[in-house]
Amino acid sequence: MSDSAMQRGGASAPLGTSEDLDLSEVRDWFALLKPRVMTLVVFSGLVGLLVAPGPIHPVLAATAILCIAVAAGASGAINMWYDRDIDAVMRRTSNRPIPAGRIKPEAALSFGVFLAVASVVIMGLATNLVAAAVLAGSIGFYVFIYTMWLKRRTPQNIVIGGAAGAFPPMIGWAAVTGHVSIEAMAMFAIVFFWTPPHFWALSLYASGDYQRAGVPMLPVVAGAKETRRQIWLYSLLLVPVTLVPVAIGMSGLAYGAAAAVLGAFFLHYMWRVKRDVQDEAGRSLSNDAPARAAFRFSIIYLFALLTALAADILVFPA
Ligand code: HEM
Ligand SMILES: CC(C)=CCC/C(C)=C/CC/C(C)=C/COP(=O)(O)OP(=O)(O)O
Repeated sequence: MSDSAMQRGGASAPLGTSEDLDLSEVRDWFALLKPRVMTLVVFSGLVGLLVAPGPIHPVLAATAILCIAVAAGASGAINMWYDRDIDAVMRRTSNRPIPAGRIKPEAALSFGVFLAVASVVIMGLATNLVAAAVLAGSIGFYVFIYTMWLKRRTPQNIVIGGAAGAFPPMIGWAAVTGHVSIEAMAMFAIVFFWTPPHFWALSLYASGDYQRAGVPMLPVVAGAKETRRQIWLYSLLLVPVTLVPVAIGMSGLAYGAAAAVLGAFFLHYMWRVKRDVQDEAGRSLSNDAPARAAFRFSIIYLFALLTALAADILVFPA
């Protein structure tokens, strides 16, 4: 029996078939890629690719999307290797394959580095050097700038490091066009301003975890009240930024209307976070119900907004 199977099953557990063991090992390697977060990353890359002007062979398009997925997963694996100490003390992450002892740290690192290099090389061969360079840059941003440099040092980690997750639509765009234009930057800006409300909503109700792990997330360092204020400020910035595609003639009024309606909902959810019943220290008296709802909505919001953008551009081409 492998180490990992021993960890899971223990000596008294009934022996499974070898396929059972293999499957759970595969599941652990897959978990290193942070697949749930990857869904929206891949979707945003797909939207960037779909709205870009110009032809791309469907096989090359699929390869480019796969490279974005693999790169995001690879940087997630390297992040889990580096953060294994803090992941072990946070409730949300303590059962991840490395802190739970099911995958050795060095194996996870090699896996991540191999996939990262492969994704950039294949992106370069399948599309162009610009797309490959931005892909490499986003891996570097997530691994070096966010994970290794900022995450444990400053509550601005999310604002600056969050840029890593804003690159995929730009990469999709560059895969088709071979360059980075204002339209690509508009999509980057949307995800960039969306990230702080997305993450800080979660950090409000996960702040105990971050405190235990000594990670200086905003609620830990500046308190819940200040976090709510910053969530609201970034939300106010986000909504006009989502209208930039209309202002620059990238998309039409159908998208503009959808962005306005979705923006109104986004502000509604974030306003409820700001107005949550709190004690003097700003701690929620409602078990952070508004923050939980706002975090969930943030994900639906970005999926819907990007869908509206792609639909508008594809249905009503310029
Ligand atoms: C610095 C930036 C970001 C941070 C720190 C962050 C952090 C987090 C955390 C801690 C979770 C909870 C995951 C879990 O329960 O294990 C989460 C969920 C999620 N994030 Fe982010 N995020 C960031 C940016 C992004 C970006 C750019 C995207 C995509 C465009 C994204 C998409 C998602 C999705 C789809 C989920 C839900 C996953 C699920 O269903 O559990 N995040 N994020
Ligand atoms: C193409 C490419 C390379 C894309 C970048 C991938 C990506 C989704 C970046 C966003 C950053 C992110 C999910 C941080 C999670 O924070 P954390 O790592 O602190 O979360 P954790 O506490 O769950 O580990």
